[in-house]
Amino acid sequence: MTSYMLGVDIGTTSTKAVLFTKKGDVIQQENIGYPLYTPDMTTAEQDPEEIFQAVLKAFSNITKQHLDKKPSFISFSSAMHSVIAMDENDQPLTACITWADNRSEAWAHKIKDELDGHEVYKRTGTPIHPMSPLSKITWIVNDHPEIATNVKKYIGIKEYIFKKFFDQYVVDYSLASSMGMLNLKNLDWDEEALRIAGVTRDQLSELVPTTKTFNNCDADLAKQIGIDPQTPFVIGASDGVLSNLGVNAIRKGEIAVTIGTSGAIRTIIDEPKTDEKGRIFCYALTEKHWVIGGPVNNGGMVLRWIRDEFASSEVETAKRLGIDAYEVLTKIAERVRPGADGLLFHPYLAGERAPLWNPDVRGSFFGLTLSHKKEHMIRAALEGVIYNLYTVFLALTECMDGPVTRIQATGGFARSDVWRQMMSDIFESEVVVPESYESSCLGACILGLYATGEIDSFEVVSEMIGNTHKHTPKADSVNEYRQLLPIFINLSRVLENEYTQIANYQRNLINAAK
Ligand SMILES: Nc1ncnc2c1ncn2[C@@H]1O[C@H](COP(=O)(O)OP(=O)(O)OP(=O)(O)O)[C@@H](O)[C@H]1O
Ligand SMILES: O=C(O)[C@H](O)[C@@H](O)[C@H](O)[C@H](O)CO
Repeated sequence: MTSYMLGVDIGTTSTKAVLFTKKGDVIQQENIGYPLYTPDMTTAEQDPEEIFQAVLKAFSNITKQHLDKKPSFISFSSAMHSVIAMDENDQPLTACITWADNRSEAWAHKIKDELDGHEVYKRTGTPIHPMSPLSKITWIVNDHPEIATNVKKYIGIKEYIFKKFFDQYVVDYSLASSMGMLNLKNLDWDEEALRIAGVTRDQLSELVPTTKTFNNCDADLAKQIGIDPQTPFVIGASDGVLSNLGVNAIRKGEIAVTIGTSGAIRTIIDEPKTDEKGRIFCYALTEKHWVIGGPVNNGGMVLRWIRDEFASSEVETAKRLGIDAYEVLTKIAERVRPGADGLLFHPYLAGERAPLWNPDVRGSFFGLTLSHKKEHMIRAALEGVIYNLYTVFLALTECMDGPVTRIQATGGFARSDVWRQMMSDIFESEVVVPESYESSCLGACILGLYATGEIDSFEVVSEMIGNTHKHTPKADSVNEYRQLLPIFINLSRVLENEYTQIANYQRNLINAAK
């Protein structure tokens, strides 16, 4: 048996692959990006073929450099909630409709208000929202019969990749549990949810445990990516739940906060659980491990937006210095005191899931004066992302049985010292961040070790995550944030009607342009 393992995470902006030793040391990592197509405010799609090619490239970039380090298994993580409609000839009829796509909003409302959506949520664990495949499939079936009548299967992006490698449509319990149609108690499709969506069970993939292993992959693909076709592929789970595993937030009371493009706060429990107020998701990691939490749309994408729309001179500076533009931007933010001298930013550039669950909320600066400069705006934006996550944290703790014992953070934001410190100051808690950012790939590999019988509990993760950064709250900053947070929270309550009005105005503009 070899002592290497390969973890793959099919993310929203890129596919990451990491070759690890069985002790968790990173041998090589690859990151292959692809576009997210957002032609208008409500559409967010990807080309499944572009993603498939990125997966192949990530594999082969690693294998060709490490011919002597054959992985003993490959294990998969992937973004949740994607939908691709496939035809009789197994060709896509739609793009890959991602979690960020809001076109099924009207159907999500209808399911919630008229079709007993809250009961469906309580059985399936996925909040009723346009992100959910339940809403998306309902929308396709009802509003796009020209597509729906030709659909053989509705699948997600990991199912698309597995179909290529193994010529089977299979979905793991974890990704299935984020589709809004899986009954969490019996791990089978929920008949009522299928009825609402207007699909039959044979239009969905075969359900399998997250530990299910496949051998004998397509020989041509194996050759192309430089692996033995007998290499076991562990189907794995979703990016969110694996991130908790990979960041070592696996025990009662331990919370993982992820800020990548989007963000989430989650904790692992041992039985499915939902929330009377419908704010918290519950997804499967294995049949014995469940993850509850809240997802936010507006994570690192806020800083990316600042970089792309307002920071051309900083981008130039970064190029000259040979560093990442995000580093320049976060350094600039450090020139300003915590609290950005009273400037607040509502980060709702992409509507919001938790805590507001309202696709109509919009971003804004509040408190602007002539004395505020660009650096204040950058700092306020970074703080706004964390304030928002903190409010989700408050909702999650209400649903937990005991106290929070530890906060582990992960995702691209964790590259920034100042952003990590903000989290500790706003959450008023110690925040621990592993040096390795690809926690979903590590999580996939740990699940792979469990699936192949090499370990019988997840505890090994604590020895694998390597060095960590620790941040403790600074009293001065805490004092500022305590004063500003209530204003941040109240603002979104006060603006509720105006959010709807401005969103309607924007929608009318799009409709008029069609
Ligand atoms: N050096 C840095 N300093 C601060 N923030 C950074 C830095 N590098 C990246 N980021 C932030 O991390 C984000 C990307 O994070 P990550 O690579 O985890 O996203 P992702 O994996 O593509 O997201 P998803 O899992 O949702 O697909 C960027 O949008 C940016 O906001
Ligand atoms: O736990 C999580 O991370 C969230 O629930 C997900 O909705 C992600 O935001 C989405 O999968 C994008 O990767």
